[in-house]
Amino acid sequence: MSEVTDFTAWTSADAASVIAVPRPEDDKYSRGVLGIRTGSDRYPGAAVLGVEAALRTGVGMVRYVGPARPSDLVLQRRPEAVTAPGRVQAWLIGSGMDADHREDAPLIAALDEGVPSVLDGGALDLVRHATSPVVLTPHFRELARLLDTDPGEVALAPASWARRASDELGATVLLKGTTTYVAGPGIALSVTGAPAWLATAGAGDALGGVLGALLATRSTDAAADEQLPARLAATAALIHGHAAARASAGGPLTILDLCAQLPSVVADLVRQ
Ligand SMILES: NC(=O)C1=CN([C@@H]2O[C@H](COP(=O)(O)OP(=O)(O)OC[C@H]3O[C@@H](n4cnc5c(N)ncnc54)[C@H](OP(=O)(O)O)[C@@H]3O)[C@@H](O)[C@H]2O)[C@@H](O)CC1
Ligand SMILES: Nc1ncnc2c1ncn2[C@@H]1O[C@H](COP(=O)(O)OP(=O)(O)O)[C@@H](O)[C@H]1O
Repeated sequence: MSEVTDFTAWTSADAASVIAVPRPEDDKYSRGVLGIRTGSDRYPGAAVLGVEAALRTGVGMVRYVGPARPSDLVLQRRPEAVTAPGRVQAWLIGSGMDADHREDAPLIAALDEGVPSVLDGGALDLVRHATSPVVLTPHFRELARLLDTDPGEVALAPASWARRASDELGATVLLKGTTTYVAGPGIALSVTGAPAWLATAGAGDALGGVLGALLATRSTDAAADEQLPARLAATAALIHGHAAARASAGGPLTILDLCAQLPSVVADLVRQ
């Protein structure tokens, strides 16, 4: 496939314009609750990283729903997370999910709750069950699997494949890489500038948390404006890349160090 070039570069000013800033009259529920169904006995760390990233991006509450091992680890790291069931304004599903031991019914029920969702890792194939806006966050191998094509083809023309995936699946697609491409209905955005040091395990799990928090805090708007999920997805990639640059300072980074930079990146953006 030949590569398309009509993706618009997403800027810091663009990002600042879509971040929800809490108002004096807000409480935790009016800010938005993010439900997170991620992690597994095989990949418990993905759950910890997604929760950490969401809380540090800013959200009214995180409800984490998952197996005992990742739940315990999430609570050890973040007692702020709530593991009791309840209402949410957006879902993050699939990072670190073990597809061989996945229980589909509760995931499909979550996708039918009428709130926007992020699908990542082991839940990307559930896109067809979504009844509300959904953002997929694959890397090139995952997108190739989802579309049943060769990963090399996706790597050669990522923008075109992001566009095609969005059109075919009826979803907003954020394709991760050195440039991140976001394609949604009538909208195509690109985000560059993250350091290559970001190519390290767990980076995508944190991106899911950042995006989940942004979606939960703009949930009603995202349901009403079909292009807002793409703008929020590009904003998540931009925040994530800036936090990576700060954590890296020209050298290696760990994902918890990236997460520690998220609050100051968000603060600097909304101060603009
Ligand atoms: N901390 C956590 O909990 C983390 C959890 N994570 C979670 O893990 C899940 C799976 O995510 P993923 O990106 O690994 O998925 P995927 O595209 O299927 O990759 C498999 C491909 O990679 C290749 N491959 C493997 N080893 C290779 C090697 N040494 N050198 C070269 N190639 C190698 C392998 O090729 P093969 O070995 O079969 O030839 C195969 O093609 C997902 O749910 C994610 O969220 C991650 O985010 C990490 C942090
Ligand atoms: N060479 C690179 N330069 C900049 N960013 C990168 C590079 N490679 C990967 N990334 C970013 O790192 C993250 C990797 O996510 P992912 O592939 O899902 O990793 P993991 O599954 O280990 O969490 C994405 O946000 C991607 O855009």
